[in-house]
Amino acid sequence: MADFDLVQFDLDGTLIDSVPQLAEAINDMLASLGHATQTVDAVRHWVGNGADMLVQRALTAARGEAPDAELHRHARGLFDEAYAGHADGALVFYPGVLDTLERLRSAGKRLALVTNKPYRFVPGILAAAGLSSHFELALGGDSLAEKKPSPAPLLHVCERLDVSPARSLMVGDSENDVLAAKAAGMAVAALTYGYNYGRPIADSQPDWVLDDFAGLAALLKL
Ligand SMILES: O=C(O)COP(=O)(O)O
Ligand SMILES: [Mg+2]
Repeated sequence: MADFDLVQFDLDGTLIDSVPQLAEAINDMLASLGHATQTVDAVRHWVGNGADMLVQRALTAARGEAPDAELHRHARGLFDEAYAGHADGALVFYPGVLDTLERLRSAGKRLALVTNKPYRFVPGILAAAGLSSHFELALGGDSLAEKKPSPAPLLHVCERLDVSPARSLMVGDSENDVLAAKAAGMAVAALTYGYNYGRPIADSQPDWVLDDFAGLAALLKL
């Protein structure tokens, strides 16, 4: 079992179950456009590629066809406005997340966050979650030119924190996390409880498949 100095975490579907808030914002957006609202389960399968793609998938489902660029831009503005009001409401952590993050910190592991969520929402969510000081660096899906599944954000974190990819572990819930980690030359542990378009994350062949977050402690020999 490898040893790691740095652990990079995904946010949605890995640390917090953010789909209820995302679904509220999507449904606010759809309602203001006069469209029928969508179920939380439907929204769960659309999360993973950032807000632009989430809005695109929701509009396409609600309208039966893809939106043009202008409608998409307008809808994205409505979504952002709505999500700003919902993002840090009633956050639900997955079991074991807070304890395990504390154990990692006490053991001297360095922690970072790489989400595809737009960065403007990240500091508020981390503050509401009490996690603001846990991560040395947090990147959103629009922090760099490329988001996961590109390895760019993961490599950027390694470079900024001066830790090699070989000494870094990625922890996520989606094939985007697994693909980004593999392309970055990093090992990856994937949680089965998150969002992966409704498909088993094991299909993406992460190095480890974990059913619960506390399993990370054993993996990291804590
Ligand atoms: O915003 C998304 O689509 C997914 O966010 P995540 O990268 O934290 O899972
Ligand atoms: Mg995720």
